[in-house]
Amino acid sequence: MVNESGSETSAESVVVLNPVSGDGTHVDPVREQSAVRGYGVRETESAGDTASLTKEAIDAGATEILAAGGDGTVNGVVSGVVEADALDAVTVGVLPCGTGNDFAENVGISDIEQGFDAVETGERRRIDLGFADEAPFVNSCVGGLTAESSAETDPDLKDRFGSLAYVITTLKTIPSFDGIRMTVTLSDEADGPSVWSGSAIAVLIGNARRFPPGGSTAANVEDGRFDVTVVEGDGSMGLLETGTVERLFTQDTERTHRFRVPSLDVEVHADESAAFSLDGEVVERTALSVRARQQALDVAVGPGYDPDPAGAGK
Ligand SMILES: Nc1ncnc2c1ncn2[C@@H]1O[C@H](COP(=O)(O)OP(=O)(O)OP(=O)(O)O)[C@@H](O)[C@H]1O
Repeated sequence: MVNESGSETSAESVVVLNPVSGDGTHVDPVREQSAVRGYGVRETESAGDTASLTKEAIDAGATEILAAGGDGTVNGVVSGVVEADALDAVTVGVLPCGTGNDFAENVGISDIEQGFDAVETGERRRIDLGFADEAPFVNSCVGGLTAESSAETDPDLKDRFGSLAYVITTLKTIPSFDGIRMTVTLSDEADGPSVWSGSAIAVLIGNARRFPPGGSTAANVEDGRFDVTVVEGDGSMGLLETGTVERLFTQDTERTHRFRVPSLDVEVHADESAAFSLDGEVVERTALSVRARQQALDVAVGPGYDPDPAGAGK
C-alpha cells in the first residue's frame, strides 16, 4: 500500500517511531527490526505528529500500532487511537525507546525485541485509560506548579519520577512557594463524593503508575480506579533541597492524602492556574475533570506484566 506522501505502509501493523526520544540510538534497530518482521514504519517529523500519524495509519486499515519512543510517544499513539474512535478495533504495542519508559515497564516490556514479540505472540489485556477532560493518559496526570521546560529536567530524575520530575524540578528552582489553592472532588459510586480543599504542592493521579512511599510504582491498571495523592503545601516553603523535595513525594507524612477513586474533579481557585502533565505532555488548566474508563485500551503486554502488582487489589 502507498500513502498520500508516496511512502510505503504496511496496512495492518504499523510502528510509529519518534526519532528524538531518549538518546536516539533506537532509530536504526527499530527500522531494522520493523523491516525484518514486516511492519510499516511512520516516523514523526515534529512534536505534534504522533497522534495524526497514528490516526492516518488506522484510517488506512492498521489494527496494531506500536509506539516506538518514551511515555510521550505512547500518549501520542493512544491519543491517535482515540481520535480515530478505534479503541475497540486497535491493539497498542510499545517499543521502549525513551528516557523513563514508565508505561513499558508497567506492562512488562523491557526492550524493543520484547515489544515486537508481545505483539506477535504475547498476551493481550484490556487496561484502564485515564481521560483529563477529552485528553487521554495512560500513566499519570500530575498537576502542580507551572512546570519548567522539560529540557531543564535531569534525565535521572525523569527516570525515577516520570512526570513528577517536572514538578520536582520546579520546586527546586523557585525561591518560594505557597502551594496552589484547589478543591478536589473525589467521586466513588460506593461512597458518594468526598472533597479535599486546601493548598497543594501537587496532585498526582496515577493510572498505570502509583506514587507510593517506597515499593513498586506499578498500579493495578484493570480495576477502573486511579491512585490519587494530594501533597499539601504549608504556605511557607522556601527553596528546597533535592532530598527534601524527593522525600515529600516518597514518604507518607501528615501532608500526604491518598485516595483510590474512578473519577475526580480538580478546581484551581481564582487567579491561579496549574500545569498538568499528562504522561509528560504539559497543559495549563484552572479546572480539570479526570475519569478512568475501565479496560478501554487493548495492549500487547510482556511476560513481566502483573495485573495486580501491589497485591490484593491495591
Ligand atoms: N520528530 C520530532 N521532533 C521533535 N519532537 C518530537 C518529534 N516526535 C515527537 N516529538 C515529541 O517528543 C516528546 C518526547 O517524547 P517521548 O516522551 O517519547 O521521549 P522521552 O522524553 O525521551 O521519554 P520519556 O517520556 O519516557 O521519558 C513528545 O512530547 C513528542 O511530542
